[in-house]
Amino acid sequence: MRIEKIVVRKLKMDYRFPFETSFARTTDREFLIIEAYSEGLVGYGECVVSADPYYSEETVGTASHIIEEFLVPLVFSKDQIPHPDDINKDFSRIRRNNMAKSAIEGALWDLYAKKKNITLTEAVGGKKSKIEVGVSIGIQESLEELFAQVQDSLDKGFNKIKMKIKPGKDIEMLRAVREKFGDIPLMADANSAYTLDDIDLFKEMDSLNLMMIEQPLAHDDIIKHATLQKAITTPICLDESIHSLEDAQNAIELGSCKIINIKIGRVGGISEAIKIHDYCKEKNIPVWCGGMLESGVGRAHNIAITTLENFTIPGDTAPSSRYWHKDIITPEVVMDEEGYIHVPEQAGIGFDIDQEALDKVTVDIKTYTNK
Ligand SMILES: O=C(O)CCC(=O)c1ccccc1C(=O)O
Ligand SMILES: [Mg+2]
Repeated sequence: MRIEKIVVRKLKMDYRFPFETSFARTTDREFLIIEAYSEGLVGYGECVVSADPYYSEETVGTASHIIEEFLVPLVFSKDQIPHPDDINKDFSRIRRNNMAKSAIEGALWDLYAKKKNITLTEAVGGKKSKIEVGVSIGIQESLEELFAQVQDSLDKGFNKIKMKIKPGKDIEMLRAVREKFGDIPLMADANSAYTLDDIDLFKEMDSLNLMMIEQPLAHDDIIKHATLQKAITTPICLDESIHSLEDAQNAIELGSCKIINIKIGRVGGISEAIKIHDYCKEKNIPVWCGGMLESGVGRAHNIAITTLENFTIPGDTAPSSRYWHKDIITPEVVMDEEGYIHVPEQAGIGFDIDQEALDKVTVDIKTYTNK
């Protein structure tokens, strides 16, 4: 395919509820939506950055810069892009900036699937017709609010409950939830809020029978996670530390984790996500799809990769209504009472863009034309 035009939209959308992690509390999200045009078709990608560099070093500003100055010119320099994997190779010359790369690559994956008139699920080689869904619950002010959130999530049918934790709001809250709700599929996500000095706390958590603990130590560490994993029985799942297949290989070789959270944006796109999935499958390391509080566009990409067979643990791919008053796709992503999302059957990402809803939340548009 030859890309004729790329449109970069900056969006601002309010969450239905504030979302608190160990690194920030957010009430809205600024991010980018990419449109890639070729022969009358449009492919959509989402750049899962935030306004601030707290989860990763990338922001709306850095991603816009990298896209405008480097990625768009690179895409336009290609007369033909036979497959999205090819652009992944071309982008590898540019170091890091994975969320920026992934946004463009994702739009090309959608376009590629639409050109072949197949679903994105088929394009990535996925087989499932429905995927199991979990929920990520932010840090709550009180136990009562936390209990209410957990109860509501169980009532809705979510198949995994992930609780965000931070120092001072961790073991007691986890224990209280375990005692009140019994044997539910429960895990914790620390977003790098701890160090090896907290090793006794994690040993104590072993008694809670958590499915896993996500990213307990530094965002750029895999060595100390190996030390911690040797000292505890609860599986460690890495999120922030994994940016590539090579990171996944190193972490698994070192014994730094027993599970990996794959986020398309964090690893630089769907092509890299598939490579990590395949390697983990070979090594018997289960994976699941993480979330970045995406709009429907990013959510649709997440649904597609979750259909790959080694995504055996429910992902953070909750339905649109968990996050938004009104999503930018139609229909919105919905979940059934058993906590499954049914994989769409329409070509590409499988959802239409709700143009009116998209325009309403667009705060800036830049158009690049391939001359
Ligand atoms: O519901 C979601 O999209 C997942 C929410 C979540 O846990 C998260 C949201 C923003 C940044 C990092 C994380 C994380 O997985 O660590
Ligand atoms: Mg996480």
